[in-house]
Amino acid sequence: MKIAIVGTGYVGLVTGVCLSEIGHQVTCIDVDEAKVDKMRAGVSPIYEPGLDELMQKNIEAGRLFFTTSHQEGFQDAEAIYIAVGTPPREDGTANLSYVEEVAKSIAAHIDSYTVVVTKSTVPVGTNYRIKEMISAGVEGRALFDIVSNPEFLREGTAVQDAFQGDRIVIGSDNPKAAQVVEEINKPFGIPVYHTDISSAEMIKYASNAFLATKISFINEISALCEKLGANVEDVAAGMGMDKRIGSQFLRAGIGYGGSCFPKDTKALVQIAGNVEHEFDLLKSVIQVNNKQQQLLVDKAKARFGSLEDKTVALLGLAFKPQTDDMRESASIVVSQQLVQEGARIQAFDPIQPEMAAQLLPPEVALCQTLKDALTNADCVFIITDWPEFKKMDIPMASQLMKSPVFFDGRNCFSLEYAVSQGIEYHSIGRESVGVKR
Ligand SMILES: NC(=O)c1ccc[n+]([C@@H]2O[C@H](COP(=O)([O-])OP(=O)(O)OC[C@H]3O[C@@H](n4cnc5c(N)ncnc54)[C@H](O)[C@@H]3O)[C@@H](O)[C@H]2O)c1
Ligand SMILES: O=c1ccn([C@@H]2O[C@H](COP(=O)(O)OP(=O)(O)O[C@H]3O[C@H](CO)[C@@H](O)[C@H](O)[C@H]3O)[C@@H](O)[C@H]2O)c(=O)[nH]1
Repeated sequence: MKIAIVGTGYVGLVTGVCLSEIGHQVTCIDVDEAKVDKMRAGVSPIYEPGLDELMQKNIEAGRLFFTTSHQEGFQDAEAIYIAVGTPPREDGTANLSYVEEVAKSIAAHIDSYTVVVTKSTVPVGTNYRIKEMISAGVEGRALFDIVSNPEFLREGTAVQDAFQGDRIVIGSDNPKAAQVVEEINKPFGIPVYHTDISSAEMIKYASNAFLATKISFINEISALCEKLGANVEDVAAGMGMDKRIGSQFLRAGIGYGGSCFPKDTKALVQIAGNVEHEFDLLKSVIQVNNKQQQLLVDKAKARFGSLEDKTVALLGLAFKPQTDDMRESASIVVSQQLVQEGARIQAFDPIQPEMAAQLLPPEVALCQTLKDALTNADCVFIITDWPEFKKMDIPMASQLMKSPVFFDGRNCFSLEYAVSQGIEYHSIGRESVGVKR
């Protein structure tokens, strides 16, 4: 089938590349010329394992194209996917201006029956707004239908998720359009769940809010574990064995970040507020997460008294491993706090995200290697559980540092291992070990 994808961020590009891999003729459209030039040359503008290879393969096979022109991309497309950003506004509501711009452009350019598929995460009711906007602009030139097809991929495993996701949700008020989207996705062999448009829109927010709730819940339990002498890793393992609870998303840590959970939880609170419902549970989930991001600095202050002139090796800038995305990463909040406390920061991330210099305070020294970050540090802060950090040469690190004091926001090491390496180790939801005072 001939498909156009508007927006080539984490969702649009991965969707476009994977749809071309299963045999569709795909044109990806983005307003960013530099991005489009890169992609035409077979280079992904984002770091996502496995994506470059699939891109190059499908460009060579003549199934994958890139353009900045909506008109060119929409030419003969049977389905147009909307995959542009819906970033948070100051008040937490989703900014729908990019989606609306695309709706107007679709209305201006289509001239035959088209299925418009919304992949972007949009508040309940938005697909009907898109429908109205296209109807108003198309002036009867062409028929079209709207389908809500929310995306559930995770950054870092996005390609794998596209081929092995748990479900494909198709929300539609027209069985014919729903059938087109099911047909497009058939080669993935993933279970399809059909529902109405509003429920599909809500499934996306409810899923992210529920996963965020699991994380804040285990983080609250971790605080109790620290106070009561229990070990949160053991608690989560024991809880997770109950199939009704499930073992995933029970990793205590420095809190959730990224482009989705913080944004979508805040948006759902607003969506609820619009219909006069106080979503108290979700508000607490957000509050717990904000508190969680303060934790490492609080622990370091309690340990050192003051962080004035202390050098901190800040390990991990991305919000999770295997991505270059720093949106809402704990590294941003933590470095702002450390700067405020008068600490010096030597930061390192294996991917060295392009956005780092823009998002972090100017005082942060961005290091090229792990060794540079560790040299002469008074302590380490682990923000992201990159494999490189989990298998770090601790004796080497201890030699480079002024003192081997670790504050681990991701519980990268077992307590036994930390003791065996002779480091002072403060983690989340577990007793501190190796403290020599
Ligand atoms: N990032 C994720 O892991 C993820 C997962 C599931 C759902 N989502 C949702 O998918 C949507 C996209 O997220 P993302 O992270 O891929 O966004 P992104 O910010 O990485 O990418 C958006 C892209 O759209 C382009 N764009 C903006 N306006 C355009 C226009 N008029 N025409 C063409 N291109 C345009 C931008 O240049 C940018 O490249 C959001 O609603 C998000 O909530 C994201
Ligand atoms: O047990 C856990 C699991 C995750 N996290 C943190 O939660 C955040 C989000 O992680 P993850 O869900 O793996 O990454 P995302 O790429 O943000 O994916 C989420 O957000 C996407 C955008 O909506 C959805 O499509 C996905 O289904 C949903 O998992 C990260 O900061 C993780 O470190 C924890 O702290 N503990």
